[in-house]
Amino acid sequence: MPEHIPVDEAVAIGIDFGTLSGRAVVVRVRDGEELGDAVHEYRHGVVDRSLPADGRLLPPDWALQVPQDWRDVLRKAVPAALAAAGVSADQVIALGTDFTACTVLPATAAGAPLCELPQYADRPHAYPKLWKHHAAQDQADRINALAEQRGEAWLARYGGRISSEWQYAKALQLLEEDPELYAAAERWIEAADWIVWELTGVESRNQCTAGYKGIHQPDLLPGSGYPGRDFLAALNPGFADFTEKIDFPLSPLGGKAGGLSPRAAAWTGLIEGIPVSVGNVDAHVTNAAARALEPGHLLAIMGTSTCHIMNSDRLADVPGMCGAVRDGVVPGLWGYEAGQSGVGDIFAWAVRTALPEGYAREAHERGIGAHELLTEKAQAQPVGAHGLIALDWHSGNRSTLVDHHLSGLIVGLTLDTSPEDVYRALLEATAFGTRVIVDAFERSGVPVTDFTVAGGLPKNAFLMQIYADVLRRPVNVIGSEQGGALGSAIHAAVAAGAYPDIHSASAAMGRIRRDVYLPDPERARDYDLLYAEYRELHDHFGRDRLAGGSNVMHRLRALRAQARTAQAADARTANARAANADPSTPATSATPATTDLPASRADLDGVPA
Ligand SMILES: Nc1ncnc2c1ncn2[C@@H]1O[C@H](COP(=O)(O)OP(=O)(O)O)[C@@H](O)[C@H]1O
Ligand SMILES: O=C(CO)[C@H](O)[C@H](O)COP(=O)(O)O
Repeated sequence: MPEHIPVDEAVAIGIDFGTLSGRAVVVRVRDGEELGDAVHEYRHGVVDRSLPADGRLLPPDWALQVPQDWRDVLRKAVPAALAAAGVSADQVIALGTDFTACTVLPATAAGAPLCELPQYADRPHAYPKLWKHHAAQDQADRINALAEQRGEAWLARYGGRISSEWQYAKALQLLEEDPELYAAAERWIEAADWIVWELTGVESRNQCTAGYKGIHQPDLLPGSGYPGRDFLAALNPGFADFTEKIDFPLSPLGGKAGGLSPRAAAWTGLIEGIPVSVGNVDAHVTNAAARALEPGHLLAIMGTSTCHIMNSDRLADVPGMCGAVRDGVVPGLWGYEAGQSGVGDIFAWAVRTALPEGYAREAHERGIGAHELLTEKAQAQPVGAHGLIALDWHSGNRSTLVDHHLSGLIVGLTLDTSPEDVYRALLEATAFGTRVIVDAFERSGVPVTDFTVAGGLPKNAFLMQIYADVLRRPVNVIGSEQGGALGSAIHAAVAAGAYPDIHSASAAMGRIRRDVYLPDPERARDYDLLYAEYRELHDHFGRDRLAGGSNVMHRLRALRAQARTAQAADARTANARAANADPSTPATSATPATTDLPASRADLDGVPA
């Protein structure tokens, strides 16, 4: 830590790059006090309908982002946070970042995103693929099938299935749908590492994304630590050298990646050369902020999605986990990750699609949000009174089924069912989904001793009480509304040498409120009954396809892909006809992309209903 800054005045900045916005927080290094913050909403948000460059439609399940939106966070949110905190740039001892993951992009060896090269701006595959890009499920299925067939030891570290959200599935999709761009991509890099490259001018790779999203398991995979050339070639001969695009020395979490470059100093208003910590993931970095680093302390970071992150001194193969990675959260422990791809997203879907006009008016008149109104109405009823069970798979299932071709379900609808009934059933479904994950840990010999929540959803007290009742456990709450950014500031403080390690920095700067919600025995008993019903539906639609269950969700998705592909082809033909008839007619923005995906026949054929 620089000696010229009095210890009480030293601050670190943490920047949390989320799904829709980036948030910078100025944090006092001595005690973690948050002095000021600012948010910058991404101009393009999630690009999931049409490409910004030319308006071409994207196929279903795509989710892209625009790197300039991330740079704008540095340019706008950092100076605004400094101003809000009332501190000057020379008090800032270090900067740390965290990012959604696996959010990954093709880049040149100099770090230029391919989508920023004019010749590739109209190619969907040139853009960063956001974590919730779910269009590489076919590739993920093939990776899993091959790994299983070859008895690859690393597969069990990922719960027996890697997700279509991860680096390999997304890269294989790039190769197979746009081979020219794949060849042009000298780097396949997580946004978590790319932003650090932008900040420092130094290329680095962090151990967290490499392990969880990049299948880096050095004790199982000799050499680079990544799956070997023969495995990659068996997936697709053109994929044999994929490792060259990702293999780079890994840096430990809490380490210094480099000093702030002159260019980034000009963007942010900070002083050139201050330490920038190694990249990290929004979920994993939050454990430090919540003082949830000790073995068995599970942190659920609940927002658009939920990530469950827990350290353990034990290594076990937990079915359906996202990954177990040595040093993946803090050096010296095994870090486990599990998750639910849709949580807040599902509640948002309910508000978007099932809020009657009268409810919207009431919320408006009372000056409250739709979530608050639906929550208030939903909490008036006893457990089970809505007669519903929902499955929380609107965005697929990341753990424990690891299948993004699954979809949501609500059973028990009647003509009496109200919007708040549906909303409550969805809240409960996400709690049941978390219970499946906690049960999987415990059954595999990885005890869960503490359960803490962070993220944007703990503000919903009723939701938190449902979690306490369904899990039959006390729920602790992080003492910060910006856990990711606080966690990043904690890592920055370590990188600057203000603390010897992440544990001591977390103890001094992190915050937790213990036992905020306690389970109610009666409600917990009633929820056990609903959970049993949830498990039955879960296994029927998600697990037991080959043992009497139903594959209907896969078949519906395949039919949807076929229908949309046909619709896109019709639109192309109509557009071409119009252009031939009148050569001055411009191509409309409804002209579909060249990336229309073929429907997967495998999803339609040969699987019992
Ligand atoms: N009171 C509420 N109750 C339940 N869900 C909410 C409430 N307010 C917002 N949400 C949901 O929370 C999500 C945003 O969570 P947040 O943690 O702020 O964002 P992110 O995960 O992108 O960082 C949205 O999907 C929104 O639908
Ligand atoms: O999988 C992740 C981390 O491993 C994603 O970053 C996460 O699910 C997205 O986070 P959020 O819901 O907060 O936007």
